[in-house]
Amino acid sequence: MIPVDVRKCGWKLPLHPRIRRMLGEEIGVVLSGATSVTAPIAVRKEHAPLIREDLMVAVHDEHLGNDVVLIGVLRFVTRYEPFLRRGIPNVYTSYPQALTNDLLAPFTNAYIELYGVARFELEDESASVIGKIEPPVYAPHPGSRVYIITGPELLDAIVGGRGLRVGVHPFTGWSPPIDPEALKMHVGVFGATGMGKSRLVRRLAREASRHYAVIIFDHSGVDYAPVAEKLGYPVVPANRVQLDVITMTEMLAEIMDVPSTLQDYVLAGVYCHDGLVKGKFSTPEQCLRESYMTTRMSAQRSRQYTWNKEEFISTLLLVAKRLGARDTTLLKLRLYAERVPNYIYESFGGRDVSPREIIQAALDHNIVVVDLGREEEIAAKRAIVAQVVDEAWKIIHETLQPINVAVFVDEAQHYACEYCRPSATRLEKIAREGRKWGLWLLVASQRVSRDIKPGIRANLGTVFFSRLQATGDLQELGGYLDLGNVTQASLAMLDRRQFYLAGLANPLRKPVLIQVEHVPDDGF
Ligand SMILES: Nc1ncnc2c1ncn2[C@@H]1O[C@H](COP(=O)(O)OP(=O)(O)OP(=O)(O)O)[C@@H](O)[C@H]1O
Repeated sequence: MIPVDVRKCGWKLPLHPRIRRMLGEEIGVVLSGATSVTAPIAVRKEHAPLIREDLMVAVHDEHLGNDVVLIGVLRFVTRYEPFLRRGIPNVYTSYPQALTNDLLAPFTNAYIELYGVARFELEDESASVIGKIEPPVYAPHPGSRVYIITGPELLDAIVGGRGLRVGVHPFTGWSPPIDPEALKMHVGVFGATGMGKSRLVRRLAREASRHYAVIIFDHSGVDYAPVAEKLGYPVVPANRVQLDVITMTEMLAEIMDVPSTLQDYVLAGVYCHDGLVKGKFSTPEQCLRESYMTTRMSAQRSRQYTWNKEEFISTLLLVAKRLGARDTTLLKLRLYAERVPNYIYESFGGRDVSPREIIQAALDHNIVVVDLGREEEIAAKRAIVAQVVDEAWKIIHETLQPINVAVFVDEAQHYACEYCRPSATRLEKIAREGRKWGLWLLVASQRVSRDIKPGIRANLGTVFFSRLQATGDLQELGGYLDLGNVTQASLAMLDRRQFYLAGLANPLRKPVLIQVEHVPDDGF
């Protein structure tokens, strides 16, 4: 132990050997101009070729003692040469053959983005090293030594070992433990096509399912449903999920392109026809008589009704006539209703899975996939997402208990965009209010601003991002996350499967580059 007064006297001690052993080579020194968030460094010549962005480093400032290092990440690696300077003519552009290595004096500078102060307990020589990380509050003195971190030991010692794992920092092998509690503050996964979002989402589903019931909405039915089926998780074909009357009406009204003045007739037609099909009413007349009162659930069926074009049109016209529609209005309604292909009407039948059953399946089996690829119409896909979310809220209101359910939406541009009604408003409600009820959201998409409505994206506590499709998106993310000086140039260097992990679930809080673990074609 170092007596405090010795430190105060200005004695400086070399780094404690137990910490030194956890570090790699000394690669350089801190230059003038460091602050508590960034420190310029000069890199030793022999290490310069290997220096690159996202390496993790430790800075030992002797003024802080021998049991403290500052942890950071290299950024803005820059090569210099005193003679070959931009804007100054030199003879070697015309005679490059004269340029030999003896004539050059290259050197490398970089910035360390400081992530925190690591403090260690070293008194008990027999115990393993443990430490803790605190916010970066010290600006390192010029001349402080910089060491590269090459293994996971030091980082494991300061952030502890518990948490979910999805990948490792490629240069240290450290797997940042993801705090499952922080996932409740919602998660975004963003990256250009082919970077590995879906695989990452699968791995996150597997990890999250240890703590939450996960409902995955599979937009195309290709990325999750076949794998889930193979592994024995329940997969619900979306064309078997019950739709409510409002959803069916909105779908039909949209495909018919019917004027708003006629939409009430369509609503009444759908309401009554659905009641006839389900046996709530025996005739359209009975439906109209009883629709404003409590319906008798098991009225005798006089005949078997089904969902098909002709039967629906006859109900629609009967109901509209009883409601006082004129002959020309009836003609219009028939023509609009005929615009809708028969398979749409047919798709309203045979739906036997309720949204509550989907949630129950997730609670029983940890993961359930809703195969939205089995639903033709985007309006129906969105409605199904909305209905399942509504049902989750209903359960919360009934029990007043946290539900611990995660809603995963890949291809979120179809469900979470500004105009994606009704799903986007329901997903936004989760993003705003779900946290305290253990109802949380994961959205994955290629773009941020265009694909995800502001009320959702601004509430994402944790974001995995890779190379981004739209240039403005990095700036957008920087509006609500500490991006630790990750730039477009940093993103351009990323390979498939490489993502930055930023936000609350990251124990360092600032972006850490991770290489996502291998996720097999047929696994989560
Ligand atoms: N973690 C991983 N493990 C194994 N293979 C991976 C991993 N990540 C990506 N791949 C490979 O990259 C391919 C593309 O990955 P994925 O489908 O996850 O990308 P994506 O970002 O979701 O693309 P898109 O936006 O087009 O759906 C996969 O088919 C797989 O071959």
